[in-house]
Amino acid sequence: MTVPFLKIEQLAQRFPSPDRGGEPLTVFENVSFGIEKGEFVCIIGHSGCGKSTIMNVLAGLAEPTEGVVVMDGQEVKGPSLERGVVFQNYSLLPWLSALRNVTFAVQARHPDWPKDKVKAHSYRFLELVGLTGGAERRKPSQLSGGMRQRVSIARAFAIEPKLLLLDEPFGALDALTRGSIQDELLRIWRGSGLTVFMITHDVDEALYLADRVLLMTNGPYARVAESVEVGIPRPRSRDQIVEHPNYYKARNHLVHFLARRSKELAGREHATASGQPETVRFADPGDDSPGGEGADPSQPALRAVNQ
Ligand SMILES: Nc1ncnc2c1ncn2[C@@H]1O[C@H](COP(=O)(O)OP(=O)(O)OP(=O)(O)O)[C@@H](O)[C@H]1O
Repeated sequence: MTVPFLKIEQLAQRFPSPDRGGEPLTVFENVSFGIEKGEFVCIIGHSGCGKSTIMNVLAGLAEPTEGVVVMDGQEVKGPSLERGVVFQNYSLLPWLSALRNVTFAVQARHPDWPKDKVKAHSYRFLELVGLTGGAERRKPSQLSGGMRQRVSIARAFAIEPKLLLLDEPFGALDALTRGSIQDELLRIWRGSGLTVFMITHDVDEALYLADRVLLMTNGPYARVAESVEVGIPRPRSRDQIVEHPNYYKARNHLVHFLARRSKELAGREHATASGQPETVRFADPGDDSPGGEGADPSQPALRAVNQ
């Protein structure tokens, strides 16, 4: 079995909890999964199950109570410019222009680059997210939420990390802006070979963007219970994706998980020893095998328990 690019093994996070009589709060436990190089993976779960905490651990911004994260053969032990992070609240430096916010990061990544090269490189990434023509000279307070998020995305891509971590990056944006930035993100990602891990609460966003969707049970003692393969070819278009036979199967599966199974599967007693999520995939259209398109529609998904 090959080792994935990003390997998360038996992660647990416990926090001191004074109001529980000294007993720590176990946010999640037994979290294990892998992500292949170039994959786009979304994670979904109810509020408080620990998605941001997992992302902070992957970023090297937080230390887990138990478990390890290995990226490209090296244990993650602190922040690194090999991992780009985009938060919902943009996290831009307010006193710098959009362009300087990007050049600042690029300079840190490539201290030996001359200024002109840093500037041209940064400008190129702002161009890719459609933020030039004067907007690049404005400070964050002079930009709309969508424009600020474009700067954050340009900055994260401009450092050319190996792993891009996105924590609900479009949560604060209106639907139209969200749609156009999602498309820009996909366009840049497609040509980059970058591995992406993204938190979202939006099932349709996950299905549009991801190769795989990880589903978390409710906390405490949350875990990643399922890994759902979206199985819809790329490039995807918003109009056509809903016509793909897998779309509603996958959508119904995710919605049902969030509505029911995230609660039913919660708690330590359902955990497996390996902590690996169950793989769920949808059969190709025309496939008559169990779960296939021509098979019983009450059995929408093929499941395989990971070892
Ligand atoms: N430093 C900390 N100390 C104590 N508890 C914490 C700390 N950080 C997070 N928590 C708790 O851990 C739990 C998980 O938080 P986290 O933000 O990771 O959840 P989430 O799934 O990302 O939630 P949301 O979807 O609402 O953003 C919450 O109960 C939170 O209060």
